[in-house]
Amino acid sequence: MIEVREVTKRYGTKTVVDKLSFTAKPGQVTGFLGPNGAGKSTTMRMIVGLDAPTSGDVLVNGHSYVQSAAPLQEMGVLLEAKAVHPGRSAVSHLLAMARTNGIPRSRVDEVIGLAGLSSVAHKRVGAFSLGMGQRLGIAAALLGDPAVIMLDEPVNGLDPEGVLWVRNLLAGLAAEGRTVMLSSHLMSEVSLIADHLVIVGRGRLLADTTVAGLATAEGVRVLSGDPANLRNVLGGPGVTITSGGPEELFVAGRTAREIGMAAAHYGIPLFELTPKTASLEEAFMDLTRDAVEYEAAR
Ligand SMILES: Nc1ncnc2c1ncn2[C@@H]1O[C@H](COP(=O)(O)OP(=O)(O)OP(=O)(O)O)[C@@H](O)[C@H]1O
Repeated sequence: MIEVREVTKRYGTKTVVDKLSFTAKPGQVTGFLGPNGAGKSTTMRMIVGLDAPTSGDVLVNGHSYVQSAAPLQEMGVLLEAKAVHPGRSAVSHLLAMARTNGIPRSRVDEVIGLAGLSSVAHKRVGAFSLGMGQRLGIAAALLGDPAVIMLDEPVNGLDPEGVLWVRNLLAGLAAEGRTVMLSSHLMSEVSLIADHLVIVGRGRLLADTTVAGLATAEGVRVLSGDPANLRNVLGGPGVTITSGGPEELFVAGRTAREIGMAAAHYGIPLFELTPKTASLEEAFMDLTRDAVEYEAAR
């Protein structure tokens, strides 16, 4: 479990993270989402203990991560632009990490297999593509078989097959009861991977929701042979009906099923019944628009 409680981070007079609170729970994949500069990396650095909050608390499994006796076994971390010696092979890099953390050699071979790096395990890391580097970073995060995994932009640079691989891997880890958190600035990527969404802009919490919750239904487009009658039948508290054309109604506050049942009951002909939802991308853009404008104006 990762708990961020009322965390604020200031650099000089600039507030980069602003009273941010959220929890990444075991058994689910939490997507940490926000436009560039929203404060995601800063928050993750505070979770790891590389930066100290100006105020507030960050807890990993109920305590501060820097006090962890076995850090790799407690939380696996991939931070952006992680430095790996370019002359080393993937195996020697992971072996060095394993040796200094009391992790057996057999686990190195295991994570290399898990990350799909077996064929390049002895190649110089300096010759790795961005995607292979990301796979190595994820392998390193899994080395200690941790109950908590936190990855900053893990699908950055991966091709669609790589994105699918990350998705299946993280879903599997969450299904085992682990806490999985990943950041991204792309809704399209995160919505494929995460169940739980924490959305930030300008360091503030904008939404703590689920993918389904964000894709809220906006209404139902109805084409009918008798729109006036249908309007009377469907009206009621919490229902808004607007007319789009001679046969067209747009109904908010009733499901397509309710509209279909009511129309059948009163013998009103329907030609079309189309639920309209805002796309996740649109919902994300709406939520973060102010934050992005602020970034662009600086
Ligand atoms: N050490 C620092 N000193 C001053 N400002 C900093 C420092 N580190 C980060 N910032 C500023 O904090 C803001 C948030 O940066 P951060 O890297 O956390 O955002 P992010 O959401 O991870 O963005 P990205 O998706 O671009 O990585 C940015 O405006 C950045 O310039």
